[in-house]
Amino acid sequence: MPNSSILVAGAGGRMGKAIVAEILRTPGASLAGGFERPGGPDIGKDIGVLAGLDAIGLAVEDAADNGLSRAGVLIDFTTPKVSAENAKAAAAKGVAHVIGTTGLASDDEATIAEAAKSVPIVKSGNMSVGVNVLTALVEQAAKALDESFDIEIFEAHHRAKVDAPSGTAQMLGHAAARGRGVELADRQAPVDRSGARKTGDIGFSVSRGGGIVGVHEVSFAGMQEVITLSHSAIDRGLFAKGAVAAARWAVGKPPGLYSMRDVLGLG
Ligand SMILES: NC(=O)C1=CN([C@@H]2O[C@H](COP(=O)(O)OP(=O)(O)OC[C@H]3O[C@@H](n4cnc5c(N)ncnc54)[C@H](OP(=O)(O)O)[C@@H]3O)[C@@H](O)[C@H]2O)C=CC1
Ligand SMILES: O=C(O)C1=N[C@H](C(=O)O)C[C@H](O)C1
Repeated sequence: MPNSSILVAGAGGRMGKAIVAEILRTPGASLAGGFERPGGPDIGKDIGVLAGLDAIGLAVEDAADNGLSRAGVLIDFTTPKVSAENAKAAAAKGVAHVIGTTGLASDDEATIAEAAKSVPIVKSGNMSVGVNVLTALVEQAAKALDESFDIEIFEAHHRAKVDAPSGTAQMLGHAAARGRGVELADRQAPVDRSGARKTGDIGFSVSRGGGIVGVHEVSFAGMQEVITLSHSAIDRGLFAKGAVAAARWAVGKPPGLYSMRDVLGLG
């Protein structure tokens, strides 16, 4: 039987703590450990206590000594460069990888795609069931509505989020573009929105503030009616649940780059 024990990168981060808690409360899931940035303030702390639960006798390790040799799968919500490095390290050890990190540059994506030739990697800008269903609905709506409906994507997140537009907003933008049979890169409205709107552009707007977990809205604005599809995340435990489900799904799968739609069976 393949090793299904889960290692958590960035175990002291907002998502890392939620993922550890989700693993500890999921029957049948097993935690191999967690690691943090070299010299990070949480190294040596009990990983269960850090996640707000009881002590489990496992300390957060330094990324340099990351516990990959004990693990069957790595869950990684860190930073783009760290996730790309982790993809190489996990592939070298034959460890499956779940990547939730957003804001990946094209060289990070290429590194991850290369690693996915050796191990299964599940990568998604949003691990929730709701957003993955929303993505399919957006594609369907974009297919049904012609270019007289302007597509606008709005996202709001907490004050600490560093990347923009969010990974989810970009997933939704790609879904809308697919529905229209175009490439997002060719139709994304410029950041400077002055002047009249260009027909067929897909626009993005971003808000950051307080503790907002994640709000996404896609509007199809016509001259006589507006359709808005939206999703609000209430608790980041939602993403942790999806990440742990993806990790358990990935163990034993053939090498390849998978998405949450594969995990959720959404086709
Ligand atoms: N796909 C999805 O469903 C979701 C994706 N995300 C994405 O996940 C990522 C993380 O988000 P969030 O948890 O809020 O961010 P945090 O900054 O809270 O967490 C990231 C953690 O990674 C740590 N880290 C940095 N370098 C390393 C390293 N070399 N090895 C191990 N750990 C390291 C950071 O440590 P330090 O702070 O000390 O640098 C920090 O603890 C973001 O890209 C976010 O957009 C978030 C939610 C859902
Ligand atoms: O940074 C976050 O918090 C989130 N990031 C993801 C994104 O960029 O879309 C997913 C979620 O909305 C929360």
